[in-house]
Amino acid sequence: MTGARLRVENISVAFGERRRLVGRADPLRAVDDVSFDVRDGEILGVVGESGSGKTTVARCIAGLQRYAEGTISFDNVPIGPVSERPPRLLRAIQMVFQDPRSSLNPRRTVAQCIGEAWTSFPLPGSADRREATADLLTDVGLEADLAGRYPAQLSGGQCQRVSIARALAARPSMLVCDEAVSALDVSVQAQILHLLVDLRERHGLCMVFITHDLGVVRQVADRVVVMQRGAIVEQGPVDDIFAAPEQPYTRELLGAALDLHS
Ligand SMILES: Nc1ncnc2c1ncn2[C@@H]1O[C@H](COP(=O)(O)OP(=O)(O)OP(=O)(O)O)[C@@H](O)[C@H]1O
Repeated sequence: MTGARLRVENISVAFGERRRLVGRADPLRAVDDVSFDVRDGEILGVVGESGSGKTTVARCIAGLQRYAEGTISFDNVPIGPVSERPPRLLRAIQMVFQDPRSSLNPRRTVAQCIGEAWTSFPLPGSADRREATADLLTDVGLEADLAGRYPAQLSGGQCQRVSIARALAARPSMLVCDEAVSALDVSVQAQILHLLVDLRERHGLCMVFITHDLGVVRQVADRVVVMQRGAIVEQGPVDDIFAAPEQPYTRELLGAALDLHS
């Protein structure tokens, strides 16, 4: 058994604390005592209906959301918000977002979008940026001559490949993918999922894969965490959860997914 790279321990996030202080409403516990590990080279799926807290967990891992309680550690080092992370850990965890078009700056070329990463995490001194960009584009299955195009001149799938290349430019150890294929057509979804699995093999990346789509989890994840109303209701190997879900909520989610695909 390989060791845990990411360890999420008992984290909780509440929104609306300030309102509660002035006596207007109870805070909403968007994430409630959530714990899980991501092991070396593993893809962990996080599923649940809308509002179950998946994105909030992803943002905590990426350092974009503060958590009031608990600990998140990477390679045994506790990690807090981005502003407090050492560069090594900032680089190690990169996020891929849902909407590739809005996550790329429309006024920048593909090469410039990818090169943004090197402002924070410079390439080794001898490396040539143009060559590194071409290598990254090839790595994500794009032609190197797309480097001069703007996002509006690319398809949704190509934009998501560029977002993935931008994440890889930081030379990460982990990708946090938040609904990374939800905005794409089904056939393009399959290609991007295939790419992510392939990148895991080639670069030894581990991933947290957030999605509301159980079919997607089944295609990519090794293990799955099922969330409902901010809490984990069930977690385990994908094959076990799909074959014999223990919790009624998981059975409901699986039933809904089957209805949708039948
Ligand atoms: N910045 C915020 N301020 C207040 N409430 C928030 C904030 N962000 C999220 N929430 C609330 O926290 C809960 C969890 O939201 P979150 O986006 O993490 O869920 P989700 O499972 O990712 O949902 P979806 O699939 O719809 O994105 C929701 O009730 C949401 O309205």
